[in-house]
Amino acid sequence: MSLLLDNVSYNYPGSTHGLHDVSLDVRTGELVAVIGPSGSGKSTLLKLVSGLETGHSGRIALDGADMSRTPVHQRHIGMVFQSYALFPHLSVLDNVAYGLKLRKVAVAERRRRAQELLGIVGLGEYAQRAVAQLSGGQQQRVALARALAIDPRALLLDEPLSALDASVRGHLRDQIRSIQQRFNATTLLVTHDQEEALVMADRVTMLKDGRLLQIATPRDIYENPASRAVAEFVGLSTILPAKVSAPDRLDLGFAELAAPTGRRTAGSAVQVLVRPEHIRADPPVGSINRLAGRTGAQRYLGALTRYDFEVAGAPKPFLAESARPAAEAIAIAPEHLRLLDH
Ligand SMILES: Nc1ncnc2c1ncn2[C@@H]1O[C@H](COP(=O)(O)OP(=O)(O)OP(=O)(O)O)[C@@H](O)[C@H]1O
Repeated sequence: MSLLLDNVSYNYPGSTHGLHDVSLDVRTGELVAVIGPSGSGKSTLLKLVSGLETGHSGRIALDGADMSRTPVHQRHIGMVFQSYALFPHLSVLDNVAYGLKLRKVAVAERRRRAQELLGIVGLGEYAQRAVAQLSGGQQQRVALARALAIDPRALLLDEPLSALDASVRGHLRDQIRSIQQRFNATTLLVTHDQEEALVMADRVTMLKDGRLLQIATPRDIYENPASRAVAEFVGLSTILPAKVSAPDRLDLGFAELAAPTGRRTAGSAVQVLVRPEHIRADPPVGSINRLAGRTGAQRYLGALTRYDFEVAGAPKPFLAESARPAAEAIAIAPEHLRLLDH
């Protein structure tokens, strides 16, 4: 099942907040992660797709069929939320079978199906337990099994891991991803955790102020962000203002650097983006784009140290990462300087 949003706009009643002109095409079996700052419209997007919120303009279609007039329960969409929203008075098995009961599937069949899904999420032996006797990570797996039990046409995951602690989260995200692939489930995953988005998704899309800024593969959104807003939100970086001084030359005020300037003409104002891992510590004197300075604050991270490197005249320090901090200079290869026009 493919999921298509075509020019979808929605305003909450009496407000200008919501979604503005969002177009998005999720292919069959694809997992698209939706990221963005708080209030950017991520949950609104899921609510519109699920039918929990209605009254948008534009088209929301599943496999080509417009969903606008289809009520929630007829959309056949599986949902998993941050707060597991399980029924505490029902057993694990009955929770998973719940959607099938609503759809009038016979008792024996729904038990068989629920048991099968519990096996898939690794909870086959917990079928008769009360939900309250499970850990957070286990409850979230029950919620996933419940969403999958109805054989959904699309899966909507709204911050499914954010209530869990870090160790459980890492494991569960691998598990959710592999189950999603096994079911070839067309999936939207809302997360505020950009690492989770990069690790789990086929493509990542970023929203800001209700608008979609970019959709790209994890590698592409990290390496080629379309705008400063995306660059700042995805990964760590240093972003500095500069002017193109000549073809493939940039003037940062405090230094001249070689960088691919493309078709930009001399005098064009740009922002230059540098990722911490692309900053080389203590390059030989005479290296291209070498900047002398001194190391400021350091954060030891085990395999790496993340540190500020201060260059005289620069409006802010460079954020760098390497096995050992630079003693007296850094260098950035021209191909690792990304130019942003807005
Ligand atoms: N029921 C509502 N009535 C009016 N405005 C709302 C309503 N729900 C959300 N909004 C507003 O719509 C915008 C988008 O909200 P939404 O919940 O989609 O953001 P979000 O990206 O999911 O944020 P968060 O990461 O904090 O959950 C926000 O400005 C929010 O204040």
